[in-house]
Amino acid sequence: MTVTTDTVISLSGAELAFGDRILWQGLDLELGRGEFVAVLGPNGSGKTSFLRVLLGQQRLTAGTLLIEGRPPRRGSPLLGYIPQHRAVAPQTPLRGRDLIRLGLDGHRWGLPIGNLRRQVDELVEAVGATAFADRPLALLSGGELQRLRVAQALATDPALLLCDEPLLSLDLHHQKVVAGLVNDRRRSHDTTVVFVTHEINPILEMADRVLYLAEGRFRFGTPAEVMTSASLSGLYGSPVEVLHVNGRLVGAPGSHDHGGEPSA
Ligand SMILES: Nc1ncnc2c1ncn2[C@@H]1O[C@H](COP(=O)(O)OP(=O)(O)OP(=O)(O)O)[C@@H](O)[C@H]1O
Repeated sequence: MTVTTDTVISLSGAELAFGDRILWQGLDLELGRGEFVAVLGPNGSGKTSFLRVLLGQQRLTAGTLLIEGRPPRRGSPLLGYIPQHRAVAPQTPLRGRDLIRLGLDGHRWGLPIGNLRRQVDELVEAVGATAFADRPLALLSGGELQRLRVAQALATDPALLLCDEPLLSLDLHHQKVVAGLVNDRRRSHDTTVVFVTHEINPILEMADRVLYLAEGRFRFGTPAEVMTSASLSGLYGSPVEVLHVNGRLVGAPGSHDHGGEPSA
């Protein structure tokens, strides 16, 4: 019997430390189906490590994590992962379509070849990649590649989509396109999204909650609760001024227009 609940991620008393260095501790967090969570914080605060914990690649040093009621498992088809954009080596023989097929092959071997082709076509269409899916990966732009990486991450129809700074080095237009694809999927399939980013503005409207990591501490709540001068000054232990200007955040570390991280 399959028991389904509305809780997709459940963290209780979670701590991650490397040696003496505690990245975060006492983290209690429940994320429901279809929730979109932005994970923010300065370099080295533990954002990628947080994703690695969810991916089952890094063990908590204290506390518990359950994903859909079970301990995390590497390679679980429940999880889709979108990495940071990085260029592809010029001699890479793969085409766009092959990248998506890799996302399907690993989990659904035995799928008849006709079905596989149809599923790849559907995914290509879903991310608007029809025009370039047959080109070699090395000839694609950063924005085109990221669309294909979104499709690859969606191939197993995951309940949880983990995004590790997928907008990095994309122009504003492609940031919107890629963030929009993730958000559309969340809306259409009730997919839970954990979205690591340095820049909250492109996803400010999408985020239900923010997990902000800094100085071995964290803040977790709605953007309106977390992205305030009082909340972030408390987190950093020094004054931070956050302004809301035309629907954008200005001044906060974690918004594009900030003037640098405050010194602790
Ligand atoms: N396996 C490990 N062993 C020891 N230290 C580690 C390990 N993995 C990560 N760290 C350290 O933990 C800290 C957090 O790393 P992490 O990559 O999670 O940060 P981040 O917030 O994603 O940073 P960035 O914004 O620069 O990508 C860093 O100081 C890193 O060097």
